[in-house]
Order: sequence, then structure tokens, then C-alpha cells
Amino acid sequence: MERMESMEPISAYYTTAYPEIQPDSGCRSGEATASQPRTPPALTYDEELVHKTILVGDSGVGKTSLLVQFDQGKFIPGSFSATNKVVTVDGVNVKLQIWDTAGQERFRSVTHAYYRDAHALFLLYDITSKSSFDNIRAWLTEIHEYAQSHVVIMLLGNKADMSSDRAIQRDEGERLAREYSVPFMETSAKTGVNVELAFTAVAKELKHRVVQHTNAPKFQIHEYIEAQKEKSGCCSYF
Ligand SMILES: Nc1nc2c(ncn2[C@@H]2O[C@H](COP(=O)(O)OP(=O)(O)OP(=O)(O)O)[C@@H](O)[C@H]2O)c(=O)[nH]1
Repeated sequence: MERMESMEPISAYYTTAYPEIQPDSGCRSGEATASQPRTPPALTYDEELVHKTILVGDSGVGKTSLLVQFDQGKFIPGSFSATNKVVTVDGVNVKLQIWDTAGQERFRSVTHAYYRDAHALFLLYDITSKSSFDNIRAWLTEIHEYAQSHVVIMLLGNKADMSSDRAIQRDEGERLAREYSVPFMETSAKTGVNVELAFTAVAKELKHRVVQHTNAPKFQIHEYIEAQKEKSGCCSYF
């Protein structure tokens, strides 16, 4: 398969009806606008929904490797493109259509076109590369300009296995994430640490935005991530 720079628009690949996700609701496209009352959240989750999910970040931060690790459970240096994955959360199947993007500047304008339809974005930097971390603000500015305002964003500090070459401390990543109110974790596409957790947490958030039972407490992605990290003892790897 080819990378996103030469792919057809996402809509050409998927015919499944897909809601435009509104914060805290399960509105379908066209059901609610600023001037119309918002449709109440659905009570059951429609497993046919496909959530467009995109990996972005500077060239070389490990986007392709992360996707391969999640898709195949392996670290395979090389090229990849897009994949469909089903993540089971709370007993329901959440379908993710995950797109890799090219980090090089020359493909940036193509990436912009894909932001608009995205329901979730993984924004990666490389913990051994200060420039990739410094560029996160520029990526976030771009995301806010081109993506839907309610897109789910997760910040990932990748290559966490390379602690001896670390240029960015974990608390710097945490601070930046707090500043932008986005969830954060460090991952390793090489060892697989936190890769599945990152995708599961986003799948859970997407599902909860579609289905919200009136009296149920709102899903807190930050709390979920912290609880799972503790359970897995993830951070001792770093
Ligand atoms: N040690 C280590 N190396 C990694 C990790 N993730 C990626 N790499 C290596 O980093 C290099 C770049 O990885 P890619 O997955 O191609 O990065 P990318 O973000 O897709 O790069 P572009 O396609 O240029 O946008 C490769 O040599 C990978 O093997 C990781 O978690 N740990």
C-alpha cells in the first residue's frame, strides 16, 4: 500500500454512514447545527461507525513504526500506509481507520486536507529529538486551523526505549499536554510499550462521545490512562 501523500480522499474508501462527532454527544452529520437543538446522545453504540484516525508529527518520529506495532505487534522499520483496526472497549467493537502521514514539509498541504475528516489525531514527537518536540506547538496550531474543533487529540512522546539519548524529559511532555488539555503518554514503537493503551484510550473516548448515558459519569481519558499505566507498571520501562 502507498502512503497518504498519494491516496484518494478517505471518503472514497468508506461508504459507511459516519457521524460528525460533537463534544459529549452522538450527533450524526446534519442532525444538529448551531441553530438547531442538539440530538441526544445515542443509548447504544453503532458498531458500523468508522473513526478516521491520523498519525502526524515530524519526519522520523516513528509514526509508521507505531502504526505497524499496533497493527502487527512487531517493530518493522520501513514503509506502511493505512489500516483498519477494531478495538473492543466496554464490550463493543470500535472501528478505527488509521492513516499514516508523511512528516516531510512537502506533503504538508496534502495532510491538511485529511485533518478535516479526522475524528482522532495522534501527534508524535521523538523523545530524543528536541526539534520534533519544539515543533509540536506548530503542529497543534495547524491542527486547530484545519481539523474539526472537537477532534480527539493525543500527544505521544515516542522512542521511549532510547532513554540514554533522551532530549526531552517526560515532565516536559506532560506540561505541554496540560497546557493544551490533551492526554499524553510516552510510547515505544520498538518495544510496544503503551502502544495498545494509546489506541485503546482514544477508542474509548470516541465511543463515549457517541454514547453517553444520561446518568453515567463522563469518561475521563486522563484518569483512564493513569489507571492503566499503574496497572501495567508501564513507566518502569523508562
Ligand atoms: N528505538 C526506536 N526507534 C524507533 C522507534 N520508532 C521508530 N523508530 C525508528 O525511527 C526511524 C523513523 O521511523 P518511522 O516510523 O519511519 O518514522 P515516521 O514518523 O513514519 O517518518 P516519516 O515517514 O519520514 O514521516 C526508523 O529508523 C525507525 O526504525 C522507537 O520507538 N524506538
